[in-house]
Amino acid sequence: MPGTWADWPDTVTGTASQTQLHSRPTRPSYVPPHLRNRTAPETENYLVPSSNEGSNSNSLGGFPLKHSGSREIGLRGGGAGGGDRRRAPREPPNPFDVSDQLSEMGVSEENCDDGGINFDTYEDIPVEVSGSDVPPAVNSFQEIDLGDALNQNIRRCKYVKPTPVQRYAIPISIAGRDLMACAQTGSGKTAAFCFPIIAGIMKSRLGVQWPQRGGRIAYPVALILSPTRELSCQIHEEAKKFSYQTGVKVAVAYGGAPIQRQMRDLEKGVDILVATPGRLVDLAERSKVSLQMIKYLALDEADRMLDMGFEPQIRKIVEQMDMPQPGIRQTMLFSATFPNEIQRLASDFLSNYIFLTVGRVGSSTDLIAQRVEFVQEMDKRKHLMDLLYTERANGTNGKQVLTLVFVETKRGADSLENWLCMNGFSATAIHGDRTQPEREQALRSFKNGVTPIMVATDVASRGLDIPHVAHVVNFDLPKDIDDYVHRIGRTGRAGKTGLATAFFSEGNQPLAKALAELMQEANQEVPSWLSQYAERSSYGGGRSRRSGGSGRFGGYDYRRDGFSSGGNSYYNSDAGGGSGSSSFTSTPYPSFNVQASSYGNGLESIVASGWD
Ligand SMILES: Nc1ncnc2c1ncn2[C@@H]1O[C@H](COP(=O)(O)OP(=O)(O)OP(=O)(O)O)[C@@H](O)[C@H]1O
Repeated sequence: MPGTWADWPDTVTGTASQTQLHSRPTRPSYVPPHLRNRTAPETENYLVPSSNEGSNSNSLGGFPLKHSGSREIGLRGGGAGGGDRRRAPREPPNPFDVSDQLSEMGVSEENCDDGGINFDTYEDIPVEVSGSDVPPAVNSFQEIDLGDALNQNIRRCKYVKPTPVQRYAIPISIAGRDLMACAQTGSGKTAAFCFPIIAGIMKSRLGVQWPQRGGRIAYPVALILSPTRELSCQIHEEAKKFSYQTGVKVAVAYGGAPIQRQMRDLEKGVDILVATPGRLVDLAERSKVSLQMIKYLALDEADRMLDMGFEPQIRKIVEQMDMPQPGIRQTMLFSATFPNEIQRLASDFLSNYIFLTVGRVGSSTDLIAQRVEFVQEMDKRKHLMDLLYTERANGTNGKQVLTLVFVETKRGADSLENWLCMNGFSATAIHGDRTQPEREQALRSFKNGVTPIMVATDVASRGLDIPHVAHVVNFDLPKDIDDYVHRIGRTGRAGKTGLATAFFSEGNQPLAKALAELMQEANQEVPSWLSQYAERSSYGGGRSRRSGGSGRFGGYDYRRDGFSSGGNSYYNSDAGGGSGSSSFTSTPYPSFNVQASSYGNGLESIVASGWD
């Protein structure tokens, strides 16, 4: 794989850059549009509170912060939590306890505040649901029977109303249906799969049955798989918050961290296991975990999980271990992107599923302003520096806004981080060659603003919910347009605005068409030079991957293309999906374009991609 200019040794450009440090660039500095004419209060929205801000606060939105001392409702026999028989079970820490804990979890008053999510941006969101007997959507959490304890936690999180994906996905999942859900980045998919799982466990009182046959084996009833360690940790923290005082126990297992500790956690009993695939296989092979009680399976970033890299492991976990079959367990797949061939693969794991697309189109929301600039490889560092200087100059008190810089290679990430630091910028880096403690430290210092610039490979492109990321820079563009979607989705989350800047160079020609189309669909200004590249580009750079070459974008139920025959017995039968319907034949697929009337474009208009 050819290196990029992120890979260049620091010394190559070091001299020039150090000069720049003292004499500012002579050409007019680029001012990102979202920073132009900003007033101070608006700019502040992009700044991270200083690390100790809020740490003295002793309440969160009126909720008592000290642990109430109330006992957890045990799901299993043998006392609260049903855990370790050797010692009295300890109360789980209150995840709503102290502010620094909250900030560790990426929860701040701001992002818990209903003011933190602008529901107006969701008003005209187009929604499409296909499948048989689709349960109706809800408008409020109160309309769904989620149980008192979970409702209380939802209130503690200050989720006043469900996001669009939650409005549709939660009733579908509560009804026991399998689901493939495609919704834009930062739109609340985590809660959309966590709430039904927690509510379902609470209702059925399906607890861990351990130890069995003399072994200390954990028998989770729900398994949530995600592609990266950091994302698994994040989902674990979210799930813990949501299940506080519900009696539902959540554990996490991921690589790079001591396995012994994770095994001890599992031995204490677990209802919901959040895991990365590799570590889960390891634990299962050590007979520390059995999947035979799994009732709920959720794949977050499902298209990534079924992509070439992960598919064998996922098949092993889902098909070759002791997990119940589709139709017996309930399976939920979530992502912002679902290419057709991945949908085909995914349908192996599903039974009588509903396909849901929640996306925004047109000019109703421009949460992420996308900019593409033509930058020669050799000029990228200088260009980045110009952007960063400008941000700093425009930030309140000269503060740097949180900026996430994506590069192609791990070496490139290290090299660019060093170069930035040498040039006076507080930067850190995260990539797969760093140790887990290093990765966690990088993420922490980025989140709390100590190093407001983080250079990252795609390890940080999916799922991470880092409040206040104002700017995503694609220093190196990815090869696949879906990766671009996820990367820029690290900003502009939960109704907030953000900026994404891409450095396009000659080598990115194959991506030009997909990028131009995507920007156009999102009502972004497409530079004329990019349109020209796009015209010349014969390969769609991922667009064809998404759409089967038909020009459709984003979430589209591939079953309507008649792919349902052959190789997938599910489509010829009801496969025990529980609804009694046998609608999955070669007949046109039932579909409900629920809310897209204002767009009038039907399928062509559906965007579920994190910006518009
Ligand atoms: N109903 C709600 N009200 C207010 N905030 C919400 C609600 N649901 C989720 N959020 C917040 O929105 C943010 C984004 O949610 P989440 O991380 O689940 O997005 P996502 O759709 O999974 O994104 P990605 O595609 O990047 O993984 C989180 O900070 C979460 O706390």
